[in-house]
Amino acid sequence: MKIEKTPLKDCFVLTPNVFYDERGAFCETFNEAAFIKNTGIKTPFIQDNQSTSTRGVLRGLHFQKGEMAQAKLVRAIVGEVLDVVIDIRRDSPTFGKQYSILLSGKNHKQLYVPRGFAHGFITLSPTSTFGYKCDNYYDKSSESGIIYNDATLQIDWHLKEEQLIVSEKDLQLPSFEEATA
Ligand SMILES: Cc1cn([C@H]2C[C@H](O)[C@@H](COP(=O)(O)OP(=O)(O)O[C@H]3O[C@@H](C)C(=O)[C@@H](O)[C@H]3O)O2)c(=O)[nH]c1=O
Repeated sequence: MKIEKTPLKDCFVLTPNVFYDERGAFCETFNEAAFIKNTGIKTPFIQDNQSTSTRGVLRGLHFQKGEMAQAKLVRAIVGEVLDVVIDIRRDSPTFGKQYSILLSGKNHKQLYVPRGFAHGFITLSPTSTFGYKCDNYYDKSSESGIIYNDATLQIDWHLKEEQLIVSEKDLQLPSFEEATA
């Protein structure tokens, strides 16, 4: 497993070794010892999630507030997504900075998203199956987020505005400025 830094503090890209043979392929999708060795971070994952989406579906940008903040290890199991994270930790040297990466069933890449980040993704392939581990439980009352088309962040979602499918809930999310005030 290759574990590389991103420009954002505490955020890493994981690329597993994939073993191909006549039956198909195998890879380890998480190895705690390797993760700790390369990052110095010990994250006890306690919830595992999966969502399916069609092309243009944009989920995010989401985070949970306060004690219910979540670190996430995210990947596309099937299809291709553009994954986007923003560091919203006011005391971080990379506060307000964003990072995007293509995650796909083919490249097997994963992104480690620390607590204190907003996270979202858009499906670029006809369908996607997205999986992610979390180090804290889902808590509806702690849910928060940032609007996907925030004027300050100017995120390039790779598709045209009219191709995007965004939930009613996500359309109500506040701006980056409001969310981080
Ligand atoms: C996230 C989540 C949702 N749900 C329920 C609530 C709701 O009825 C239904 C769909 O929820 P949402 O619309 O919030 O799902 P979704 O928009 O896919 O939310 C996810 O988006 C990405 C970007 C993230 O980073 C995740 O942490 C999570 O916030 O699933 C759970 O039961 N447990 C969970 O952990």
